[in-house]
Amino acid sequence: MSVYKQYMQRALQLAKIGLANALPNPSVGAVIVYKDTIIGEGYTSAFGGSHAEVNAINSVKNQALLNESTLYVTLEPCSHFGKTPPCANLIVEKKIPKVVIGCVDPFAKVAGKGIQILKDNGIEVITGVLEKECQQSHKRFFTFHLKKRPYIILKWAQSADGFIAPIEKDKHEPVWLSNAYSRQLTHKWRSEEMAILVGKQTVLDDNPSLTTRSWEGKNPVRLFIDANNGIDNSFQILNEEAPTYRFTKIKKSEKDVVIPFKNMVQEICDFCFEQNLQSVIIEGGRQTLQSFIDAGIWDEARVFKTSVILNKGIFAPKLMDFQKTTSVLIEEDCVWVYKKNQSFH
Ligand SMILES: NC(=O)C1=CN([C@@H]2O[C@H](COP(=O)(O)OP(=O)(O)OC[C@H]3O[C@@H](n4cnc5c(N)ncnc54)[C@H](OP(=O)(O)O)[C@@H]3O)[C@@H](O)[C@H]2O)C=CC1
Ligand SMILES: Nc1c(N[C@@H]2O[C@H](COP(=O)(O)O)[C@@H](O)[C@H]2O)[nH]c(=O)[nH]c1=O
Ligand SMILES: [Zn+2]
Repeated sequence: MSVYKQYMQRALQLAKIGLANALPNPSVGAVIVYKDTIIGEGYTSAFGGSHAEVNAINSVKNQALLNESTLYVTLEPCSHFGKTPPCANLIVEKKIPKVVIGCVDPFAKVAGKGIQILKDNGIEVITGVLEKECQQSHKRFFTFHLKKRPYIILKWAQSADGFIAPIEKDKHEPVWLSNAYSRQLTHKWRSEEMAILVGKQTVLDDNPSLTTRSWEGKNPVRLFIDANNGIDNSFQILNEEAPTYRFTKIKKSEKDVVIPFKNMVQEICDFCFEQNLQSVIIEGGRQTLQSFIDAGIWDEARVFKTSVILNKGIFAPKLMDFQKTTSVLIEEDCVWVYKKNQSFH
């Protein structure tokens, strides 16, 4: 692996740390290298706080070395005044002579302008180092700006014989197929996304709360589908633990979002785009998951294949046009991750 790639790999590791807190900002990673030694590191602070480049620069003890160092950063340094001043200006001010960038920012206010500021000030700029990996690291941000919709993760657990739930059950709570560790992992995943969506039948059958209670981090905004507005406040999804929006035809309260239900999937995506909800994890049931698959609007599916046998039940959704990427064992459960065939280009 080239030296550029090695340091970018480290920047990618750092980017991961900031993921859940930085939302809706992309969590960027940055590394400062002086004569083949890392002298500074940083990642994006919680939303509204400093960007990765600022944190990396501030972490350097001997600031006099900056004018002989190289900055590695997963995403093009910003050029606009957002919640913080432009990082490109700071890099110029600190006289850092060389910047290695993973991928260009897709956000119209930046898109190439950060690189231009650096070049106009005589800084050597190298772009496209581990570009695909950096785009993947910022997949929510890229999808949101380029496709004008949230990044969509489908998630479900299925029995060894391919069902997500029994047809009939006596209690209004989930029938757990996956184990306690898998469920804790789900809570971590929830903390990494801005919103979570379920269908009406799941609310009725499981009375889910959809929180991150067995993991640290924010609860996502809850979304559910209820065309005829029949779910009442006794259901946990409408408690105070997180904001909740209902997609419906009939408006009864402030948090009811009236949509025409002509193309539900697109209408939900449009709402998320307007609300700056950059990612959604969809946790079922079958009809809701299958609607997104059939519309071709999803990015990733995470499926817990468990050892439970149900014999009959509600069939798991059927994915189309995908590749399997990884599978990981969590005791007797196996998590399979699939990606939809698509790219950012
Ligand atoms: N193992 C697992 O991981 C999971 C299992 N489950 C299980 O799945 C079962 C529920 O699944 P399922 O019956 O498929 O129901 P859903 O939870 O997907 O809810 C279906 C309802 O959502 C609305 N809806 C969904 N898609 C559309 C669409 N394209 N257009 C219009 N409305 C839509 C409709 O509501 P309306 O009637 O208001 O129009 C429909 O009746 C439960 O038993 C639950 O326990 C659920 C989640 C995960
Ligand atoms: N049955 C099942 C899942 N079910 C999903 O979890 C929801 C319950 O969330 P909560 O109320 O926050 O615990 C439920 O409504 C459904 O969306 N998830 C899994 O990881 N494994 C499982 O076996
Ligand atoms: Zn910045």
